[in-house]
Amino acid sequence: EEWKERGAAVGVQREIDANGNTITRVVKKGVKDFSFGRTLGEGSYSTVLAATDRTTLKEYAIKVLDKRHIIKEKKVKYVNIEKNTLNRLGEHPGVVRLYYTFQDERSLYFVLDLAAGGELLGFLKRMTTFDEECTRYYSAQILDTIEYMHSKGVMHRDLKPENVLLDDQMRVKITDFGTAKILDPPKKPPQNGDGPNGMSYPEDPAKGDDSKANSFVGTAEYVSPELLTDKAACKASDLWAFGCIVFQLLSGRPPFKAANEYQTFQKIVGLEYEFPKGFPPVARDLVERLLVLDPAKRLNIEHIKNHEFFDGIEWGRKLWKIKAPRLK
Ligand SMILES: Nc1ncnc2c1ncn2[C@@H]1O[C@H](COP(=O)(O)OP(=O)(O)OP(=O)(O)O)[C@@H](O)[C@H]1O
Ligand SMILES: O=C(O)[C@@H]1CCC(=O)N(CCc2ccc(Cl)cc2)[C@H]1c1ccccc1Cl
Repeated sequence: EEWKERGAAVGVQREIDANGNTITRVVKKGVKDFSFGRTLGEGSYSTVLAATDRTTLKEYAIKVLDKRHIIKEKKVKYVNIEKNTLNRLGEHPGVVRLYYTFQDERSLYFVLDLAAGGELLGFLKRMTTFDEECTRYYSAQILDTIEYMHSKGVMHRDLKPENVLLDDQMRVKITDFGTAKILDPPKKPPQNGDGPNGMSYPEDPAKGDDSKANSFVGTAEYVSPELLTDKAACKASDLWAFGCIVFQLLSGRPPFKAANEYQTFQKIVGLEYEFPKGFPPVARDLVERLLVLDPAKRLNIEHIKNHEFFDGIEWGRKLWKIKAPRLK
């Protein structure tokens, strides 16, 4: 009863402990536990507000989703995907962390890390282009985060500078997991035909890793050719998008951009893109090995980390301790 009168709602806090078990704590966080501040931004089905926990004074970003609008737009699935993906990803410095979820009659609430710096795209637009040092720093943190996501069986599927947020120390915080794909390799090697609704899993479980036919298509400029040709997104699709982002940070524009989506798709499947004059040769080599039509021939994460472009980068924890280079 107390919860009802406080207008609070049951919030669920999930932690992943040392041996990877999910501990679910029921906490009584609700709207009343926060004081809401400025609007950080608006999505198609959501408003994101800055908020402070009245007890701990910790600042958060709270994403508020209107239930009626979600139901009307048939987006309930995406809400669950975002919640499940964020819970699965738990804690990594490059992922916007989900602390609590709660609801009231009208809305759903996601209490998230506050990425006070806003979108990487905003900085890129103001700078026009990043120099190599800044590109190296931001793309290294993005790559480290992609590696973490993939290790947790998560494909982002819509990586782009708008979805790379920055915290108050200009460190990367990747967001927008509503369109991610959780790759659940089969638990036990099932016999053919005893998958859900009689589906049969691929023989080689490793193959089970890459989801087949998908309805979701990301943002035109960053969509991978395999998604366009045989509707199969795979982990390497995130690395295609990564290649597009590296190109865009250094040149100020995405490699594949045309007057409309259809023409953009044509350029992608035809690998029609050009480097601007003065594009740094080492970075060019990296991009050329990522923007490869055959996903199997694209550089994998280990090879990217060892590429000359990232000479000097110390991967792992240290990457998140270094000071962000001044944007120039
Ligand atoms: N954790 C956060 N910290 C700071 N700002 C955020 C955070 N999450 C989102 N924002 C900002 O709020 C805006 C809305 O984000 P939201 O994820 O709700 O919608 P969106 O994904 O941008 O839009 P759409 O739902 O149409 O894809 C974004 O422009 C983003 O810059
Ligand atoms: O999965 C959960 O954590 C709970 C389970 C109980 C519950 O009722 N919800 C809300 C389900 C829901 C999803 C979409 C709409 Cl439009 C309305 C209700 C879920 C929920 C609560 C708060 C925020 C998000 C979600 Cl999915």
